[in-house]
Amino acid sequence: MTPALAPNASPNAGPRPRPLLAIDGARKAFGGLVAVNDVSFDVMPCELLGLIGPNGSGKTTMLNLISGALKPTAGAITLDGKRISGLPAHAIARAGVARTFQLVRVLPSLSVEDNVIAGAVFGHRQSWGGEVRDRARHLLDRVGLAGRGDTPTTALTYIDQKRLELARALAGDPRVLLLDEWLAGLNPSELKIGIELVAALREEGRTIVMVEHVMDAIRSLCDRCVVMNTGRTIADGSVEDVLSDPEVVRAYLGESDA
Ligand SMILES: Nc1ncnc2c1ncn2[C@@H]1O[C@H](COP(=O)(O)OP(=O)(O)OP(=O)(O)O)[C@@H](O)[C@H]1O
Repeated sequence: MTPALAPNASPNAGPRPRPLLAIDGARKAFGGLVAVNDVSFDVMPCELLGLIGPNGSGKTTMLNLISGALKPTAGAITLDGKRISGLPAHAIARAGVARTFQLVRVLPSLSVEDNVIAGAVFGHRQSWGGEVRDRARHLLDRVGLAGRGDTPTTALTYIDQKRLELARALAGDPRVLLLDEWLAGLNPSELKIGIELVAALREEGRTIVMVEHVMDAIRSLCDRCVVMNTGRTIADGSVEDVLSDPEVVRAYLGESDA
């Protein structure tokens, strides 16, 4: 398919690739509270986008709108040009959006390996039998849970449950990966490993939207940042530009981070 030309593209600049994920005027109201208020941004293929902002600014709600856990009150969300907003969450997962949760959600009655297999069965690229078992073991190895496949999930520490959630999200080979504070709660050595793991996902060309408060991770990992405050986007640009934007400093970072 021919990518659309950006409106301001010069004739010699060549076609700009089409966003893989496009958020267009997304809005979510909970009664009188507008948690996401006319938010628009694009995520390009292979981009790692940081979605940051103060507590309660609407970041998790935005991820819920993308993944289909919530339906937008208004606006449209498209994946590779096809509208996904309004579809049920399982259909959006099949289309290629996978996520981790801020408060980890593993399937407690299944083993570690079967949790990952569930991700493959319900994900974008389905696999079965020996292939899916091999893939699950490879992913468990990758996230630091090698040899733990038979462990009941109830025996995992919180951090290991987070690792498991990432392996499960990757199992279906998603087109877009949503990470909701995946690095929160890690100690300094775990954080270093976690940042390296996300960097490796980026290197292999994954498209990632990362909600994160760990600013070292945002600085070292992200291509671009969108900043939300009270449901609205207040900045969208390179990490360097966004983090030195006076409005972002005022609303989120505080004077000491400026
Ligand atoms: N299901 C819900 N029902 C009612 N209000 C909600 C619901 N989910 C979120 N909210 C409200 O919407 C606003 C945005 O919440 P959200 O969790 O999206 O913020 P956030 O930026 O992810 O915050 P944090 O960084 O603390 O996780 C908050 O005021 C929150 O209380």
